[in-house]
Parts: sequence; C-alpha cells; structure tokens
Amino acid sequence: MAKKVKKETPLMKQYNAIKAKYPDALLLFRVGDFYETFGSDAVKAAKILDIILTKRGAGSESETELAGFPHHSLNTYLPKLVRAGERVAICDQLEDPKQTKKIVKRGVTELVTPGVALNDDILHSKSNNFLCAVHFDKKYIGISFLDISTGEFLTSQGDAEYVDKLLQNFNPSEVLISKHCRKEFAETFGNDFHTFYLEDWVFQADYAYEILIKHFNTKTLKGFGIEDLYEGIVASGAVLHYLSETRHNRLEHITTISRIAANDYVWMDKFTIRNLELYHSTNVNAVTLINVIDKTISAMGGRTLKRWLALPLKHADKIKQRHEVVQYLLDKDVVLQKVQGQIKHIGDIERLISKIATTKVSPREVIQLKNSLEAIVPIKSMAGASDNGALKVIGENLNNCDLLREKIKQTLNEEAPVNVLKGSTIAEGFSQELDELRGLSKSGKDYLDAMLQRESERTGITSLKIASNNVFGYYIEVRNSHKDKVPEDWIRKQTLVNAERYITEELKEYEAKILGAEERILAIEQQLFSELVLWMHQFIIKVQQNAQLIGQLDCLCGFASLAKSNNYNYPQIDDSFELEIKDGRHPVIEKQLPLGEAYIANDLNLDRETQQIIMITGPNMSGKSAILRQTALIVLLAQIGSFVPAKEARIGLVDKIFTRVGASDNISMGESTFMVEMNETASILNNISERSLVLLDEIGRGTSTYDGISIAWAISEYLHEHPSKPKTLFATHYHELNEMSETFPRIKNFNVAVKELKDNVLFVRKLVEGGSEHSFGIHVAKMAGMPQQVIRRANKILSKLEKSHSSEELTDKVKTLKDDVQLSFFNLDDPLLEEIKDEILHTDIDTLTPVEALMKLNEIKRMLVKKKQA
Ligand SMILES: Nc1ncnc2c1ncn2[C@@H]1O[C@H](COP(=O)(O)OP(=O)(O)OP(=O)(O)O)[C@@H](O)[C@H]1O
Repeated sequence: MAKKVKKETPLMKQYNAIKAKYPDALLLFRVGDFYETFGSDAVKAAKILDIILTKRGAGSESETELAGFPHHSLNTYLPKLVRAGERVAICDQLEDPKQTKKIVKRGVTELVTPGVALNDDILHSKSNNFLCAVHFDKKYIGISFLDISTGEFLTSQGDAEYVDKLLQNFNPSEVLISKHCRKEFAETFGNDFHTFYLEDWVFQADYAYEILIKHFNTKTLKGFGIEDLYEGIVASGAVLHYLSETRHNRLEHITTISRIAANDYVWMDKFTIRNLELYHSTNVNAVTLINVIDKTISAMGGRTLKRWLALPLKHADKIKQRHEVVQYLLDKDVVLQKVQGQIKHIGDIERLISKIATTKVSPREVIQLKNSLEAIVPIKSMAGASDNGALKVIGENLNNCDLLREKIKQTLNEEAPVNVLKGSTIAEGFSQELDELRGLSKSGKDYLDAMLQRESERTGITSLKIASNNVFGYYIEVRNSHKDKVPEDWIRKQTLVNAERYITEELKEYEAKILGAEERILAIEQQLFSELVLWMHQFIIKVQQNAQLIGQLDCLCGFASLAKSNNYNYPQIDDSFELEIKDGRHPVIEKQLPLGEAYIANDLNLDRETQQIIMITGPNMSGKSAILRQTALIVLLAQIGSFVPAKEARIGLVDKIFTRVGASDNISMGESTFMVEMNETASILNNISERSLVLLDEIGRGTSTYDGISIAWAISEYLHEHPSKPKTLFATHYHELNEMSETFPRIKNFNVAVKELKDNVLFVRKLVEGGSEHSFGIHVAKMAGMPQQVIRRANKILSKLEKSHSSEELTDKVKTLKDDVQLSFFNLDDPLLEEIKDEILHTDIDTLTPVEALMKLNEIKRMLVKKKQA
C-alpha cells in the first residue's frame, strides 16, 4: 500500500527548510505584512505575547498552530520574546513580492538573543548588555565580554574565584560555554546565568586567534596587550564566532579589545558585592548604593558609573585626580550647571554610532547624533579652558566632529523621519535631481488641482473628486446624482454604490509622471541616506572616544551633584595603612530614615599598629551592621573618585574589601547555612593582604553558641597574628569575645551604645569604647511585640544562666530549666497566676488572723475578677 505522504504547501516547505537550520530559535517568518510563527513556536509566542493562537489548514493533514503579528509591531513584540529568554530568528522576504511570480525568497536576516541585542526596547540605557564566553582550561579560566550595542570588548583570565567576581560585576545577559563544560560551569558558577552551548571545536586556540586577527585586520594581538592571555583569547574568539553565527557581520564599531587589568582595581569578591548591596539586593524593593549615588544624566554616564563601582581604583594619583575635578566643579558651580545643561542634550552617542556601523540607524537617529555632537562643542571649550588638569585633558580630547556635523546638516532634513521610506529625509538643496523631481511631483499635484477646477467648471459638477488607489491609479469620482453630466471622453473604470469612477487621457499622462517621480524620489532618498551612513563609518572611533569622555565627565559632575545634595566631603587618600573616619554615615540608610529622624554619625579609626581589629558588640538592631557597611562604602566611594558621607575621612589605600555576614537564609545553595558561612570566610583568610579591609558580621552565629564563639575567636586570632595584619571590624553578639583584648594587643573593644531604661532600651547608635555586658535580645523581643509571658520567662532564664561561672555549671542550669518549665508554662503560664503564686508563697500563715486570711482571699478574688473583666 502506498504510504500516505503529508501534503506540504510551498510556503510551509520553505518554512520547514529554514526552521530546520534554526531548531533552537523561535522563528518569526515574514508573510506579507505579518510575522507568523508556526507549531510549537506559535504556542510559545502566543503565551509570551498574549496573542491569539489559531490553526492553519484546520482539518487538513498539514494542520498546524499559527500565531502572528503585524510586521510594524516587531519592536513591540521582539523585546518581550527576548526578555522571556527566547532566541529569536527573524526571517524576512529577500525580494519584492511584486517582482516575482514564484514563491518569494526568504532567509534569516538576524538572530536576536539576550546577549546580542541592538534594539532599544531590549536594552537598558544605563546598563551594558554583555555577551560573555567562558573557557575552561587546565590552568586558568578565560573570560570575554562584548557589548555589541556599544562596541566594548574585554577579556581576562584567572582562577574560578576571579572569574566568578567578573561574572558578578559585569552581569552578562548570555554566557557561551563549550558543550562539554556544561556541568563544570554550573558547578563552578551556579545556575543563575542564561547559558548557551557551542560546539567544542569553537573553543580552540588557533581558531580563536585567527578569527580575532581577521576581525581587527592585524597580524598579531600584541598591540592590544592581550597576547599572553591564552585562555582569554579562546573565550574572545568564541564571542566573535557567535556573532557571525547569529548573522551579525557588520562589526566595524568593535574597534579594539582590552584587557581587564585586575591588579589595577580594588578586589571585591562576589559575597562582598552582594553584602554591600552595590547594585542588587535580595529584597527587590530595597534601595541599593547605585540608586543613591547615580546622579548622572546621560546613558554613557550611567554605564561608566556602574563600571567605576565594579572596578574601584587603587592608585592614589588617579583617585586624587577625580577628587580634584569634583572639588573644582563644586567650587565653580556655574561651570557645573552649564556642563550638565549641555549633557542633557547628548543622546546615547555610543549606541548611535554602533547602529551606524551595523547600518541599523534611522534618519532621525542620525539627526540626534548631530545634535548630541553639537552639545559637545561648548563642553569642549568649557572643559578645555579650565585650570583643572584632568578636566582640561577631557576638554582637549573631546572632538567637535565638525566635518561630520556639517555633512549631516547638509544632507538631512532637520525633521527627518524615523523611517527613510516615509520620505523627506534628504535636505533641500543637497541633490539637484531630487529637488527637480520633488518640484515635478509638487507641480504635478498642483496640476491635478487645476484640472479638478477646470473639469468641475466644464461639467458643472461641484462635488467632483480626484483621488487614487492601488488598483486603478488616479481617477475622477462622480456621485450617482450627477452621472448624466459626465462628458463623453471620460472612460468609466469602476462603479460604487453611490458613485462612478472615471479616468481621462490627460489624467493618465500626469499619473505616469507623478508616480514615476515619487518612486524615484524614494529611491534617491534611500540611496543618499545609505551613502551618508557608510561615509560616517570613518568617525566611529572619534565618536566612541567622545562617548567615553562624556561618560567620565558626566560621572564626575554626578559626584559633584551628589556631594552637594547629600552633604558628602572630600576624602584624603594616601599610601598609609590607616583609616580615620570622622562622623561617618551610611549613604543608603541615611536616605531611608523616616522624615525628621537623623542618621547618627560615628567616628572610626583603624590601623595596623594599635587598633587593627575592632570587636563591635551591642544589642540587636543597635546599628552594628550599619557601622561595618558604612566603613566599606566610605572607602569604596572614595576610591571610585566620589566624595564621602563623612565630615572627614583619611583613607590609606585599600586593595581588597571583604565582607561576610553570618549565615541566615542562604540555604538555596543546597549546603548547610553554616557550611556556606565557613566556606565564605575561609576564602578571606586565604586571600588577605596588608591593605585589606575585612568586615565580619556575626560570623559564627550559624552554629551553637560554643561552636560559634570558638570559631569567631579563632578567626580573630588568625587575623591578629597574620603577618598582613589586615584592618578588621568584627560585629558580634558574643560579648565573650571582649575577653580577647586582654591577650591580643591590637584587638580593641567597642560597643554601640544603648540607654537602659526601666525595662526597655533606647538606641543611641553611638560607637563607644569598651565591651558590652549583655546583648539585650530580650528587649528587642519585647519591642517586637512578643507575648508578655515569654518576655518574663526569658528574663528569668537569662538571669539564672548569667550566674553560671563555667560551661558545666551552665549545662546543669539548662537541665534544671526543664523542671522549671512545668511550673512556669503549663501550670502557671499566666503572669497573673505567677503574681498570685508569689503572693501566697510570701504569706506567713502562722501570723495571719482568720480575718486577714479572708481579706487575702478576697484580694486574690478581686485580682481574678479584674482580670476576667479585662
Ligand atoms: N547610625 C544610625 N542612625 C540612625 N539609624 C540607624 C543607625 N544605624 C542603624 N540604624 C537603623 O537601625 C537599623 C538596624 O541597624 P543594624 O542592622 O545595623 O543593626 P545590628 O546591630 O546589626 O542588628 P542585628 O544584630 O540584629 O543584625 C537599621 O536598619 C537602621 O534603620
């Protein structure tokens, strides 16, 4: 019996052939004015885009799901698909359907993936969108980042911890890995990244080197200073390979590749970045440091600030240069206002020039580029004329791009449209031919108006109309009521319900002229625009340089605004090992306090000679963590070039910042919370340096008290005895650790003061010298609204336990609590009953007269009645 063959229409045959080449992408297939999706792609698209899912060829053997949207809505729907994590292949019609009798040729013109996006609706203006590749080798792990929308291309290599930190800092949208490293990647860096697996052969040194030198058109990579980054080169090659695989072949804006020089920047591992809540917080609603300090205006400024925060400087001269600019801008407020006023007019020139390189730019965007470059002219002269060295250099290096601006001005209409096909793109006077055709088209229209007038007068039909449609071209329309007045020489073309449409010889002739002219106008406009875009390629590097400089300047102006609005002061940076903060504040918490509540500033001094480790004790909620974090944030802000939330600060350069917070809810890693805490802490102890700043917050709390105290003690002892003598702040509940200061000379005790009221505590939030006696946890429980009986009971247990002198004694006391429980919670769980019990136990029956006994009984009854009524 003949096998039943599934009948495929030619269109579906073409679709299936293309889809087979992109099995893991969602294929948007252009059919006429629509992008269609079929089969499982349609099911996904309908769900993500909330569009209707229908059936094609319903009931037939080739029935399949179908969902589509109009082609002009691509910019609305594409970002939604990409944000949902889809790779989207856009399949366009490659020829004009009018020019072919056969099925239109189609092909994939772009593959958009989360890491390779140029569409403004997918990108966030103040963040980079990095594509990343990670290459595992025996010695090192290579890593590469590329933002196709800005042209930035970076590489580095190192151990897993280093690469992990870079992943955290650069936060890539997509990570490419070789297929066989799938498991290794997940085990080393977790499952939080959007990953894509490439064939293993892509990650080969020779192939990578070839593809890179071919792209940069050089013989070697020596000029980029990355020649020795063997693993980094492999990762970078994989990134470029992926761009060609996703049909991104216009990459002229990727002009260089730079090395991420880890040694030039302060080291912060991923736990520190997370704990300090620099960009992200576990609580989605929480305000992060970047939210508070970002006063930049331009997209470039926003992105630069993120980069500066990820890579704080550790060279005093460079840091001081930034501080000096900020001070200069604060002193010369007029300059600051003027520069910021101009930056407001600067669009995202870094992404605009990338669009020019990829020829995905619209006429309106080219005008925007020109306007942005115009705003740079006064900035250049203001900065160039300043007597601040660094600012002057920025001014001198900015490029007015006179030729580019002039050419755009001459070529394009100031009101150029978004789409070149809309016409009126090219300026008047730029092309003689274009001007003539436009004149013809315009006079042709005038001619039609004159003809209408003439024919109306000739026929006496006042309601005559001349219009055109795609089928008949130009026609004269006559209402049925005037049909009998139509002259003989008019030729009838179409009959409508209420009207007739005619053409005349004269109309036909003019139509040919006008339509011909309009088509030609569009063709010339398109061509002149493409020529302009191509010509502009020679300015890619100059505009990219401007973008970088404006990014830096915007950041520095932002720091000045921040210092002004949030009352930050000039920090002194030096090569000493000391840290002296006077009246320091937490930059984020101070902005979150309820209205009228002031942040309490604190002094803090650390050095390697006398006060290397500070043990900070104090009740819960007193502000220990705030002091730890504000210290790190003040150092960090100073070293990115900002002023700091402190009255004064003298900062001996810090090269590594470590913060660790005792385990609380980190179980998602699948390890015990305590294990996580210990792992994190171990990595500090193995990496400390002389200039490290170590912040330990409640380390050891993830285990039993004795374990916790022992571990905290041992860690502190290790840090004290370590030859690096790193500056350390240790916040703890264990006031037992205060004993350490007696044995270890550089450990000092401080506590966050509280005022003890009758049965409450008042948070003073002042860091004062000396240890604290107890941790006031019960007071906090009371403030949190715990039932009275729990508080009373806790106080009782505490006073019992506090009297123990040894651990054996403590254990014995804990055992006796079990017997106590019977009395206190189950039989006398009401405080009133406790009171009555006390009353009875304290009554001396031997001396009580019968009347007094009755009165006592009456009193007890009254207490109970009162309680009942309450
Ligand atoms: N110096 C300060 N001025 C004003 N408010 C502060 C100050 N320090 C802390 N706070 C407020 O107190 C809250 C608790 O502070 P923090 O988390 O630092 O306490 P903690 O002692 O570390 O508590 P725990 O031991 O429970 O972790 C903060 O969220 C903040 O609202």
